[in-house]
Amino acid sequence: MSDDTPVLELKDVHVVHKARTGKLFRPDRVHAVAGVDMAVRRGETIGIVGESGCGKSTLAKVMVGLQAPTSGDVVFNGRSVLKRNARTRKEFGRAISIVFQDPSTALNGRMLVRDILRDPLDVHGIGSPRDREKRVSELLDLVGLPQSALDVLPSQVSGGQRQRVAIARALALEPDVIVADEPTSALDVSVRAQVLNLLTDLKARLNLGLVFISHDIQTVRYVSDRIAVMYFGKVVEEGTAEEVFDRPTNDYTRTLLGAAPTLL
Ligand SMILES: Nc1ncnc2c1ncn2[C@@H]1O[C@H](COP(=O)(O)OP(=O)(O)OP(=O)(O)O)[C@@H](O)[C@H]1O
Repeated sequence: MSDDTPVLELKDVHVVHKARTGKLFRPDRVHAVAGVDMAVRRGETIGIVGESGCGKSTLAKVMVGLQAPTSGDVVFNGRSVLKRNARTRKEFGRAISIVFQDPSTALNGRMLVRDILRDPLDVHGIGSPRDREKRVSELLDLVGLPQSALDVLPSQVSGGQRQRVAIARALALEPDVIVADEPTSALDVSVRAQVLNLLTDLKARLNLGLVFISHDIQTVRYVSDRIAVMYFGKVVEEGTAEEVFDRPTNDYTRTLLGAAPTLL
């Protein structure tokens, strides 16, 4: 069951990027996120779906503090993190973590899995060296990897196992919320369901808030309690998975539903 008090809230968040190319007839600014309100609660998966370029990754980065909004607010446990002091910033950094699409680029390929998992504990000065070793080994158990994976490089395990390492790293600091940005899109189709099941299982076991981002509405339906549909930087529809699938109110949602094959 989800706790009704949001851990993380976005309030009228806008992000305007300077356009990457300055070609003639192209706007010099991109309104990637255009006034999004969203609440993330523990024990609940909120799925964010929309086609490429609608602003999902920019929103994910705002949620974890990697992108400052142009305007609006990000509220963590009732306090704005934009007007934050060093202590709130540190708490926020520990409490909200991210899993990226491609673990091959997200993980340092020259570090052993053991060091990848210990790094966040070292950076935040958590526990004694012995506590950290113990925690690293617990993290492997949590994501269903054998202890023998400690002494290998990310490149020496399969793509699915690499994503498990990335998930373990995201769990290292006992976060309240995990933001997973297209976490299965770079994986072989045969292991996607396993990684989705792992995330859903961890959400329930650890009472996490899970933000699950995908362009694929069927995958989003598979994992989400609530769904937000994004279109050109705005949330055009939000509701429980049943509401969005059985009684969509927005034309764009209907188009997405009509066009969606099952892609697990
Ligand atoms: N750092 C940036 N600088 C300039 N423009 C950006 C930047 N990041 C994203 N954009 C633009 O903002 C818009 C939203 O991009 P974003 O990556 O957030 O969308 P998305 O839905 O995650 O798409 P995708 O799945 O393709 O990554 C796009 O037009 C993109 O080109």
